[in-house]
Amino acid sequence: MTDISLDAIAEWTHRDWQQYAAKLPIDGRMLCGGDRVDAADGETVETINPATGAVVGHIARARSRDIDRAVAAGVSAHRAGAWSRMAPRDRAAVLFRWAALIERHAAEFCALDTVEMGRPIADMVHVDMPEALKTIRFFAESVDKITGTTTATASDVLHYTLHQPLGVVGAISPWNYPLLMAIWKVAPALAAGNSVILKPAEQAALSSLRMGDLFVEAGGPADAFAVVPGLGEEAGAALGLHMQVDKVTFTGSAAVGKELMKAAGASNLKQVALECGGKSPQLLFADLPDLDRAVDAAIDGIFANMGEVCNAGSRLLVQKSIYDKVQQRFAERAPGRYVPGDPLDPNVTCGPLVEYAAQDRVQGYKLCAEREGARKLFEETLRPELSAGAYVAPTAYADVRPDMTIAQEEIFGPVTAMIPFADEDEAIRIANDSIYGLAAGIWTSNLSTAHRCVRDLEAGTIWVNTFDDGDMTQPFGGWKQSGNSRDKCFESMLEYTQSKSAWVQV
Ligand SMILES: NC(=O)C1=CN([C@@H]2O[C@H](COP(=O)(O)OP(=O)(O)OC[C@H]3O[C@@H](n4cnc5c(N)ncnc54)[C@H](O)[C@@H]3O)[C@@H](O)[C@H]2O)C=CC1
Ligand code: BAL
Repeated sequence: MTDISLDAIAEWTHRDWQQYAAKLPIDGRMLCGGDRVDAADGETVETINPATGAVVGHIARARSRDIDRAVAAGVSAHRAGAWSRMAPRDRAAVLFRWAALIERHAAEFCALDTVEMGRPIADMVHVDMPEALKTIRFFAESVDKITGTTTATASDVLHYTLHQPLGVVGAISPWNYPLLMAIWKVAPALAAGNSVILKPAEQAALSSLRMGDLFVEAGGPADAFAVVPGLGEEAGAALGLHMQVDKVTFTGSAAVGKELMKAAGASNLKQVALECGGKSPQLLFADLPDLDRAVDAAIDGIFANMGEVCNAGSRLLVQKSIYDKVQQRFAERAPGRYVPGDPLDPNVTCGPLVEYAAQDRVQGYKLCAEREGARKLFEETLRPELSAGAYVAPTAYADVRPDMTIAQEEIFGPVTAMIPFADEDEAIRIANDSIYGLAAGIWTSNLSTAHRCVRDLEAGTIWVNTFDDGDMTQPFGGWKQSGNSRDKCFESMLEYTQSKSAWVQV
């Protein structure tokens, strides 16, 4: 069913979504050369709805032979130039048509991500879809803004630089915002004129496959964009090791990021762009301007999307003089805000985790927190009728020490760690005591405190008196083991180009 506007689906009820999801067409074959095809050996991987345990469908289990095929097509597309040398305005026109087609299929994209990974449908409708469309349109508008330079050099020389596409880009995307995270990688890489091979996460690949179909329908050259699903250690690793892939761009765990850097060294020294998660602190100073707003941001910052967010505010650092008040306000304001339920219900803000293994892992962290002496401040009610799903009750721990496991490791679930601090120096020390450095939030009325924290916090994004806000102009990416590149923003598109210097004797 197409041509249902985003405004129309914003009005759909739980029953509407259930009926729609029950009839969703599922095609898990890979997209290569503009056609849907089986993996070379015909094998598939089951995908499961984590809210119910039901099988959603089967996706192709691509391996290195399939990756070879997609890369060969991408290389010939690049050399033939149908995409890489297309006039920028014409490339932009394809991208705009692509966005329009995705918008016409909004219901399908929203439902696919919700049934595959449990993201609440309301978040798909109000956040991921609009953001995905904005991303494609932003990079479509940026295509003809890439400029080279001429330099002031000798009078008998013309020296200029060009930004040209890299060639073939392998994009390896995660499951936590399946459509949106894939588009953050694919849209700038395509806009810059590269051929792209997308390897979506095996838990939630269906929206990526549909996005690929629509690129071809929009007039994109068939060989310029392939979507090759499969397991990370097979299809993903094959992309990382491929001799003709010029860059791998990845969002996921730091452990896999390290594997991809090793693979680049063991193969062709391809560029490796990494966005690898974090352990982001929110710092609540005693002079914060609005306690309720800060506490709500603390709650949303960890419980939205079930905490399966790379920049989740998973450490809550609170100045000692307001520590009791913040705990009390958190315990008053959190109940009812993220009550687990069927993610197809537009009133539900908290779905299941992506899979049962994640549920076990996050429950393990909760046990570990209690074993290490943290105090449970809040735990949301988990209704027994949800026991078939991979649900975890949103939980907050207080009296967490900075060296405790839940203060150090990325939990990727709805679990927060409240840590007291005495003064600004101690807050900065605790905040920076992490292998990660993706983002941080500061809550204060003091301009000097804010600017000093912005200066001293080791993170790629710092929010002041807000959290997890931004737009397409904002670079998104991390310091330390959170990564080495930036998504969104005009500059991220330049990361998918290489410069060439032309020195012309006149
Ligand atoms: N930065 C973020 O937004 C994300 C962070 N994570 C973190 O990673 C943890 C584990 O989640 P996973 O799904 O296992 O993440 P992961 O890093 O294994 O998976 C992310 C992507 O990498 C692929 N992949 C896995 N192994 C690979 C390999 N050897 N070579 C190439 N590609 C490979 C996967 O198929 C998927 O497409 C989470 O608990 C969370 O801490 C996971 C997903 C997103
Ligand atoms: N907050 C969007 C980026 C991510 O979670 O991967």
